Amino acid sequence: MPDTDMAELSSSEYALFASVARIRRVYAGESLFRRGDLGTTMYVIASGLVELDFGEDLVSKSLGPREFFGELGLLIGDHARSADASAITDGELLELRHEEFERLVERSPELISHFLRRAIMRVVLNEQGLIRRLRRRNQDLQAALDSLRATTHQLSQTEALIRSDELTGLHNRRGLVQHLQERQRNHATTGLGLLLVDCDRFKHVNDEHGHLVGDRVLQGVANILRSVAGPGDLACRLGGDEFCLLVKADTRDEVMRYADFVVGTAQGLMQMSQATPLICSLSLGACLVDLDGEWNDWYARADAALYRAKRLGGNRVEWQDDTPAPA
Ligand SMILES: Nc1nc2c(ncn2[C@@H]2O[C@H](COP(=O)(O)OP(=O)(O)OP(=O)(O)O)[C@@H](O)[C@H]2O)c(=O)[nH]1
Repeated sequence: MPDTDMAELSSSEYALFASVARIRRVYAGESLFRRGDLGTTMYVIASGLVELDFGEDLVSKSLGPREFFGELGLLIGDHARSADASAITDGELLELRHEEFERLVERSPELISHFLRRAIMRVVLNEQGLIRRLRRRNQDLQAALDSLRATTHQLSQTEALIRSDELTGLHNRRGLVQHLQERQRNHATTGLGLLLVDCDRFKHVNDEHGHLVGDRVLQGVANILRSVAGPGDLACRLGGDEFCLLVKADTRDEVMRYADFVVGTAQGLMQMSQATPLICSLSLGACLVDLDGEWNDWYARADAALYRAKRLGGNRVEWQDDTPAPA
């Protein structure tokens, strides 16, 4: 049964209601009640149009002659109105309170019981419509959330790609800068060691065996650094054949243990290499860093040590205590 039919009284019902109701004259724009008001009166439209506005994104309803509204206030008593009701045009309404309705029940119980059944059906259908709308809105929200999650996932993947080196999967310089900024923001100024790592005579590997073998050697170096880095440490390819490793360490001995392991592992792998190299020997400059300082200072300190390691023939670690004075 369509909703509009259910809201409209039959001729006999209308005549019955009219026989006991008070007539109320209304004017276009006049408010009859507002959402949330407690009400005990129901209305039947004698002439003119009335709008029911249920608020939010619910569809407003326009009612015309012989249609009724506000019946829950009368039947339940002091029911909070679920809509704003206002006159769209000038017109007349039949107004019924509880006393008048009692009189109708006495006068024509059959008609009133039919009216009540319809009123209940209308409430139930409205409720079902509301549930359907809420379900649809829930599904829309779910879909929006899913797409938001997918976008966030894509964004974090893109962000991770921007921070990593394509060839080795280690952090790149951008990743290193972000990592340092994050540490400084979190005041993670506890001891750190810096290892600056450079491949020895890497140009020769490229020249002798080709670029692809050179790439594999760089990946081999990255794998050693990755295996050394613990949670919170950072392995980074600074560019070309130059890498660095930031490790949690409070003393020179701790940093040197990491450094010796890196150089020793490369030496061990070189001994296992066949005609095609999988790794090359490494030179390391090592130092302790203080996160109150600057990356440039730490880099200069480690680079001075690395320079010495290279001058001494490579395949070794050199240590630097203080940042060298600029030349
Ligand atoms: N295969 C490969 N080679 C690269 C890549 N990036 C830089 N290179 C090469 O790495 C070489 C680095 O050479 P150099 O800086 O002279 O260093 P080196 O030959 O190791 O010399 P020393 O450091 O003095 O021992 C250059 O020949 C670059 O072309 C890369 O992604 N893949």
